Amino acid sequence: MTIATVNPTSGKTEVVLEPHSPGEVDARIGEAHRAAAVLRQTTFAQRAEWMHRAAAFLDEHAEGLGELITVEMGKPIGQSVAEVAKCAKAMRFYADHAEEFLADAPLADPTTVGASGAWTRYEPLGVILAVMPWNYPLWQVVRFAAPALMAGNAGVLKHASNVPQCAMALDALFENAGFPAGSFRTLLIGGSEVAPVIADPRIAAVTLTGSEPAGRSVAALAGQHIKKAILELGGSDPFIVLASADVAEAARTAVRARINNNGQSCIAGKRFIVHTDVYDEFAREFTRLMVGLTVGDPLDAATEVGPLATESGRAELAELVEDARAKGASILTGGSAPDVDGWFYLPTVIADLPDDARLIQEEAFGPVASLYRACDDEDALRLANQTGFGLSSAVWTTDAEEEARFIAEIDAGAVFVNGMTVSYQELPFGGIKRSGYGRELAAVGQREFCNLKTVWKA
Ligand SMILES: O=CCCC(=O)O
Repeated sequence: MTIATVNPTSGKTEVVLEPHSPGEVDARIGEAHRAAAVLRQTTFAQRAEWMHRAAAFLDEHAEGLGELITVEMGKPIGQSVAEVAKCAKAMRFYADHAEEFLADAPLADPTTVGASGAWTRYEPLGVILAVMPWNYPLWQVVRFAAPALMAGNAGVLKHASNVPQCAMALDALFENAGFPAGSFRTLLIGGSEVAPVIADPRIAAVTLTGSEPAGRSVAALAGQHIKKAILELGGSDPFIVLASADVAEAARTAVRARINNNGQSCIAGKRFIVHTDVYDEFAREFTRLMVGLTVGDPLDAATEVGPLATESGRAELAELVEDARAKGASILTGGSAPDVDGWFYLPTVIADLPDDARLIQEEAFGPVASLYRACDDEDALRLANQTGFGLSSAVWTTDAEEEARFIAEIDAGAVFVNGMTVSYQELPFGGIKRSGYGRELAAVGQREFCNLKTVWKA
């Protein structure tokens, strides 16, 4: 497995990094293990000072780091710079709230358990392994690392092999901000070398954001070694537009929900399920807006859709579209790769999907939207819940009863009403069904990698 920056805009290899040898991997885990022992003795205030310093570094270098993200994976530059800012914000959030999130909680009346005092406390687990994807090369890592380090854990990262420079920037970030050496270490290794890292007794737990096959394999290995795992896997989120919705606003938001990050987000709206009364209006407006998008060089601030991150990702996306086309679906716009260098794919809208189209069940990781006509609300719910995924969802309605029904009956880790799904540091993030288990972000995300210790005192 080559660990390299291959610019998706040109297809050219820009930087190749030497993978870490087994000896280097061992030494890096050792450093993290020693750092974890030091970190657990530090105070929240000390860790908060370092975390604030790391956040300040990100703010100061947002432009340069944003450019690095864009060069490595093709995200439009404005979104890349915003990703860096989002990381800094989350780091400050955990710096300021970790002590409160992890505070001791006393039992109001300890005599009920025959004690003079009883309480719970959150303690760090040790070294947490993070296996992370390329789509948000800094954010996916920081949303694990900021709460983990603030809880007193150390982290080791196996990042996607196509974003190695981002991975090494993260390796330096926390230590340069003052955290003990080794508090956060990147391992430049291929996917096949993850198993021994999970098995290593110095690793306490693992978190993975990535594909379903990767999730299965990491969860199985973690289970074998009785280590906790958090999985954030794929999604094929429904974006539901009901008859009472503001259709024009829904269509504008739907486009953003679909093409954000060049369509490569687990929480992107991917399946657009529209009540028959407003279907034609929505389909017309949505398609018009998708046709009008500016596709091009992601370093150009005017670009709205850049290339896909990898050639193989584009090939997989094209296969899904060809499958639908061959089975009789209507391609309302797009449906091909433009004849230019790089791994571009045109913003695409597909309707009239037959039941056996792969797009109905599989995740389209790119700017490809599928439209579904729902004959009524019941049908919209059926379509929304028909995939094996359950990450997030969006529903557009101005009717209070409809709103309550969809919030209750959509099978997903989140429901956004009259908006698109966005991850916020203040809100738990994660899925059900084949989208994984456990939660990231908010207080609950930080507690996932703590030992909730019960104390009972006679
Ligand atoms: O790809 C999934 C995560 C996207 C996000 O946190 O915005």
